[in-house]
Amino acid sequence: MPALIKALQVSKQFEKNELFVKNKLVTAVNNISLEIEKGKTIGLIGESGSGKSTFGRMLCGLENVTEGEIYFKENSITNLTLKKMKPYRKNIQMIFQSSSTIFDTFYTIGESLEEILLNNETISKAESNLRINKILEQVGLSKEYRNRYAYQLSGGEKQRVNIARALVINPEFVVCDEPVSSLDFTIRKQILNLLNNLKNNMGLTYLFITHDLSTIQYVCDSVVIMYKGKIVEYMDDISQLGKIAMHPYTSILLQSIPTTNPLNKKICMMEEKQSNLFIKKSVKGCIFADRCPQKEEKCLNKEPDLREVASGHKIACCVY
Ligand SMILES: Nc1ncnc2c1ncn2[C@@H]1O[C@H](COP(=O)(O)OP(=O)(O)OP(=O)(O)O)[C@@H](O)[C@H]1O
Repeated sequence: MPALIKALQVSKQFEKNELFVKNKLVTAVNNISLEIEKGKTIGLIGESGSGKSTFGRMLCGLENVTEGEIYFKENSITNLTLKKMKPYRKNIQMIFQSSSTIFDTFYTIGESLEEILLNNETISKAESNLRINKILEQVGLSKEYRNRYAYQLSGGEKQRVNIARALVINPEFVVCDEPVSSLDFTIRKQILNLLNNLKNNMGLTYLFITHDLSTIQYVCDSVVIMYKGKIVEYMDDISQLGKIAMHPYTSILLQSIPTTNPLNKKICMMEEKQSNLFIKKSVKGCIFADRCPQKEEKCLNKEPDLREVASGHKIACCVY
């Protein structure tokens, strides 16, 4: 099946001006290729600063790429102007992490949703009303919420409206950027279930960005592990995640899933301490070498390619 959305050798560099250093280049995303099939959810995992949001924004056309190409249904959407991106905008949406800052305080929820609908579709007021009521119902809010302002909503309700904003125009592909990280633990599962139900009912395709491996098992079919702007591991099937993950960085992420057993936590800390004993900065070698507990001499000399080690399983590591 052809990919719904495809990134081909995509990179992004930002210019950063720091004290005494002008125009310093920061590589946020480094030569990433990824295809997402229609109806699939790919989880994109990595620690803070690994380039997840930048990659998600580039797929949505909200950030220009420095190198590479992005295709939606085999049409290049790389670095399109706002005008040329408009026909695709309806099909490519993003749900952001924090729902509190993106609401216009002077608009009711109904007015905000109506504005998005009318900006993207040519429909009558009556049809717009029906669509707004329907999407509110789908995200578990009654139509009375149309008349409320954002400040009158709880965090979980705001995130539901945030999801409604992205989905009211029936997109095909949605980037969910840490959609539950700002919510209480009890509400997280509700929102993850909601995203799953909406995916099944509306035939959506998601890129699900998170730094928390424990959430992806609820929503994702496949998983990509990112480190310093690169993909270090890809697994097509995450049902065996704990058993088949091979990259040392993925292992550390798996161990960092919160545990109720304090003894397990201790193991993680010891491993990190041991790895620090032989830290040696690598310039041309593996990007993870300076933190890797399993590194060998060869890891410092050669940058590993992302290669297939089993069907649907890719890893960038010199040791395996
Ligand atoms: N507009 C920008 N200008 C300069 N640097 C940026 C910009 N946006 C991101 N960066 C840098 O790019 C790198 C990747 O950032 P990004 O937000 O994509 O990471 P992330 O993995 O999504 O992190 P988090 O989980 O904290 O959101 C970071 O070093 C960040 O400082």
